[in-house]
Amino acid sequence: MGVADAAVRAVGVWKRYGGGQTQVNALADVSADFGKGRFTAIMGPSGSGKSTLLHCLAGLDKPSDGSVFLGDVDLTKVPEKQLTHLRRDRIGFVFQAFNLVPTLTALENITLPLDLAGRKPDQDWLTTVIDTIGLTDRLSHKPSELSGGQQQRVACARALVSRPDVVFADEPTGNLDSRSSADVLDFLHRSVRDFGQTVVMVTHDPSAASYSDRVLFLADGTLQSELIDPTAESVLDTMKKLDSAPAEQH
Ligand SMILES: Nc1ncnc2c1ncn2[C@@H]1O[C@H](COP(=O)(O)OP(=O)(O)OP(=O)(O)O)[C@@H](O)[C@H]1O
Repeated sequence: MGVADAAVRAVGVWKRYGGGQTQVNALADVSADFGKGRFTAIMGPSGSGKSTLLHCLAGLDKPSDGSVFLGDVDLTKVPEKQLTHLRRDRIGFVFQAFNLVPTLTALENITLPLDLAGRKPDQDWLTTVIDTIGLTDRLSHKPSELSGGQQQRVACARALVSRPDVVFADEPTGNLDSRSSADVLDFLHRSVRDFGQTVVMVTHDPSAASYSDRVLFLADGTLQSELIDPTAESVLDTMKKLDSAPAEQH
């Protein structure tokens, strides 16, 4: 993949916690490209470094070593204030816990990032996003009046409203039942397929990963393998093989 095709790129990323005998390599020399207009899932056992990688890619955490490029900007070299602006303008987030503002309506939550940036929504795009999440009749409701799945669809719409370069989703279906999970994943999938958005998602769930174009598997902070055009079965198979492989030392 050429540089121009990567929305985000990790180059030799290390993340170390602690020191001496107790040092943990949460990430050990991870390099990966995340293509524009692609839906990538990151999987791996608990503690394998998935969230750490996502946070480093999103500029929420700084690698101990290595670089993360958003387009051609090295996030590890950008001052904190500029990074805050980059995150606000070019990156969208979806968290497991929805993180909506309880006092605002669904619509106000969706447009909040633009309001904070002092930008007006592109009305056509806003309508498209709202139509796609299928909550047109719930826009004046507060989060407490919405189901978990509806709240997460609002959170997805909020992540997409500024047409970010990339949306990062950390276990977006972790708190949802299978029906609501399917709605949210379908929405993320359509945002990639129909609107050319770029999504990077951490998940534990093989059927969630099957909505992606590519799955990267982490173990002990290193990339172990990848699957293109995954199915729930092929993801499960790969996970079983990784489980039975001897752990790598580093
Ligand atoms: N702030 C921290 N201080 C020390 N160690 C940390 C810190 N954050 C993460 N770690 C360690 O780094 C490793 C990777 O953690 P990370 O949360 O990225 O894993 P994960 O794959 O997302 O796990 P899970 O699926 O359980 O959320 C783990 O060994 C963890 O204990």
